Order: sequence, then structure tokens, then C-alpha cells
Amino acid sequence: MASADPTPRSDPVPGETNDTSNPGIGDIEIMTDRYTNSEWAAHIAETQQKIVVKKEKYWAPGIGSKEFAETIDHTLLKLDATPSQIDTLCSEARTEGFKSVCVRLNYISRCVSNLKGSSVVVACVVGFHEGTQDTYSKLREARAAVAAGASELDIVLNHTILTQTSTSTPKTSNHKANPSNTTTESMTASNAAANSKSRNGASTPAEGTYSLPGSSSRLNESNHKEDIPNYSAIYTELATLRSLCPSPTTLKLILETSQLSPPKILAAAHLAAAANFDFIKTSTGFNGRGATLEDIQLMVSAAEFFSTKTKNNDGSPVRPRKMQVKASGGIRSLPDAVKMLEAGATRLGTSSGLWIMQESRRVLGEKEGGNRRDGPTRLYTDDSVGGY
Ligand SMILES: O=C[C@H](O)COP(=O)(O)O
Repeated sequence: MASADPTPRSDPVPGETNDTSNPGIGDIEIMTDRYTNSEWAAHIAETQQKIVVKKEKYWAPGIGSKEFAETIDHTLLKLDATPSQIDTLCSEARTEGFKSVCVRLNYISRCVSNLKGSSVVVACVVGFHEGTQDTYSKLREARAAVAAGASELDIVLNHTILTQTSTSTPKTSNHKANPSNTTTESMTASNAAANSKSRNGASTPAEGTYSLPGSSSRLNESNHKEDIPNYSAIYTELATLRSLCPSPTTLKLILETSQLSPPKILAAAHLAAAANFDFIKTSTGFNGRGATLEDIQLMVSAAEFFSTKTKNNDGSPVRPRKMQVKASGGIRSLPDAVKMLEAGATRLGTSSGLWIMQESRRVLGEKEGGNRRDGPTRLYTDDSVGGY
């Protein structure tokens, strides 16, 4: 569930010792919230009203180029991934010049050692894939990943908090994180419902409809106190993770967009920007559908909004540097990759990176009048390969 015990702790991760090569989280306090929950709701409602979704075509690196390869996080997150598959993943990433390999915590050290001397960095998922782990568990995982050499963390948002509302009055400012106004039981029930829904392949947002500003739809979902999700809980978790893992560690927040309505996606983007995350990312690839063009357009529009000075925010953007957008989940082909980049994503999380690069070379070869073909590819999470 979402809540975190507010008491500072220094207990090690289970199975860990006090050895600094394998640290617990040390003494850390959950960050104090910067607004009351009602204030968050008001800010977020304003965001939801003001963001206009742009459908621009952005510049994207040429297919097959070094810059194109550098948009790819070469990903292997299956629980049964073997050491030998991980070694192959690293060697492919090195050869293709991908930005990173993205793996689970247990393989971080192995990847770091495999990739020594290359420009490929190592990314670790945190709170994967449900996102509902308590804050301390995410903090331990994040800290352990950084200690093992990860330079990027892909952290799953506790997205069930966004779809969980409270009938009680939100807590006021300066409370330490004790995020949930709901009971463990109700949160658990909600998680179970969300999970069973996704297993059944439902891909529609759980609630709410989205439309452009000026409409009379339910765009502003936060007008009523009863409907306010516990934004404070989410912000304090994100801000604490950021404080424990400062820059240059790159932090990406996985929203799991298949589980969120567009207004909830905007709320999550707002909180990520406020906590100074570097990226918002669409999907885990393990829950519901993957990235869609609409998700990316919405998230890119939001990321731009939060870095823009406007009259309405008194010239003070939520986040001065532009938060970037990572498209992930279900990106299986070269056209998928190009579509996401041209919609403004700057990073792609995919287990089909090798296939995408091979397709790039084939298309380039054909354009040049050649007839070049590379060997077969091997996918990690899906055998149904879409063709170009
Ligand atoms: O973060 C990345 C995803 O887990 C990759 O998903 P995919 O296996 O559908 O490419």
C-alpha cells in the first residue's frame, strides 16, 4: 500500500549487512510536503484546465544513427531472465551503442561490470511492476541500485493512489508522510481490482474523460474534497526518492498510463515535475497496454507546460529544466519507435531494440539500393514480432 511510516529509520534491507558496499537507506526522513493536499488539488486542477495538447511533429534522429541508438534503453525485465541473457543484452547494447540496459536490481552489478569502458549506462527498475510497495521499500531498492552502480532509476508511481479518493478531509501541511487517508484493506481491494482488470486486457482508463480547456467535462476532477486523491503521499514519496538519489542520477517516473485517465496522467506529471524528476515514462510493459501516441502527446505537452514561465504561474515554472518523456511498453518495430520520437519522446524503453536497429539498417540499405539483410532477432518478452 501507499503509506510510509513517518519515523526515520536506519534499518538495513532484509538480507543486507551494514557493509557500505551493500547499504540500507541510512538515516533518512520522509520529506515534508510543500503544500496541503487541498493546495495540491488546486494546482493540479489548474494544470488540468490549462494544458493544451499539442500534436506537433518533433525532430527525431535519423534511423540507424548513433543518436537514434542513444534513445534506446535496451530492456530485459522478465523475472526468469538468466545471467547469460543479461550478458547478451549487455553485449548487444555495447555493440549497438544504446543509451542503457534496463534491468532488475539483482543484475545491476553484473551489468555494470559487463559494460565497463563503454558509454552504455545501467538503469534499474524500482517498485516494479505494481508501484504499490511502501515508500521505505522503494527507498531501499533505489539506494541499493545506486550503490551497485546504476545511474538511472525507473521508478513505478504508486498509481493506485491517484485513482483512490478519500471521503475524509485531506491532511493539512507539514505532516510527515503518512500518506493514505484510506485503510489498508480498501487500498488492497483497489489494487486487486486494478490488477485483475489489467490481466483481463482492459485498456481503457479507469475513470474520467478528458477534453480540451473550456469544455464542461469532468476535466477538473479535484473540485470536490471527497474526490481528492492523496497527492501529498505521492509528492512526499517522489521528493524523498529525489533527495536520496540526487542528480546526476537520472530519475524516471513510470506512470502506467493504461491505468490512468488523461487528467490523472496530468496530475502525475505535475507531481513528478514538482519533485524534480528527469523523465516521465509511460509503462512497465507488464500491466495493460503499452505506450500510445496520445499518451506521448499528452505527456510531452505537460512536460513543456511545467517548464514554461507564464503569467499564471507568476513567471515561476514548476520545473525550470524541461522534463523529458520516455515511451515504453509494446514498442516492437521501427515505425513504432519513429512515431514515438516524432511525438516528442526522447527515450524509448523496449525489449525489441535489436530488432529496431536491424530494421533501421535494412531500410537504409534498401534506400541505398542495396539488399542487405541482418540475421534473426530475439525478443525477450514477446514472440509475436510485428514487421516493418
Ligand atoms: O520499460 C520497458 C518495458 O518493460 C519494455 O516493454 P516491452 O517488453 O513491451 O518492450
